[in-house]
Amino acid sequence: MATIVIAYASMSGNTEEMADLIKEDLEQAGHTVTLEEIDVLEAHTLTDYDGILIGSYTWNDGDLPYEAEEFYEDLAEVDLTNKRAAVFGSGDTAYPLYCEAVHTFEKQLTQCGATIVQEGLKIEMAPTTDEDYDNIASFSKQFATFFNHIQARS
Ligand SMILES: Cc1cc2nc3c(=O)[nH]c(=O)nc-3n(C[C@H](O)[C@H](O)[C@H](O)COP(=O)(O)O)c2cc1C
Repeated sequence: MATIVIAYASMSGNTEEMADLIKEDLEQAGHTVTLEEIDVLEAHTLTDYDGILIGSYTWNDGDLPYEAEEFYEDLAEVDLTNKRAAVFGSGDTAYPLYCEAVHTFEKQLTQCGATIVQEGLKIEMAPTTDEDYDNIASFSKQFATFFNHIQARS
């Protein structure tokens, strides 16, 4: 069993809905999941977990949400070498920089030494279609399976 933290920013609830579904899937796969809003989580505590998931919507033409900025800046000082991570988020394809926060966090996590183990998950607004739910389930399953594999080898 791995310990996994999900830190998320969500103003109107779409990213939160993704985070809740991912948490449920990971728990069903046998992992222990801590779900926290990004503005209450201290960035340095990410080192306490085996796996790191960050969820964020995108704001203001490609920017991080205001409530994620302090966490993002503090993250620069955290050594996440040997940590596995992935990022998800909700956005709107009407904007040229669709779900840019996903890429912004992926770059920051990589600079901290973490390994991005899978492609970021982007959902248009709230998850509504079968495809959205399938994509969320696949994202969770891939992340969970990765940790099962590590445990099976150790
Ligand atoms: C002022 C404003 C700016 C936005 N800018 C972007 C953007 O640059 N890229 C994007 O993909 N979505 C953008 N969005 C859309 C939000 O990311 C989208 O509504 C998302 O579902 C909100 O997630 P939440 O419900 O978790 O807060 C913007 C929305 C607003 C209102």
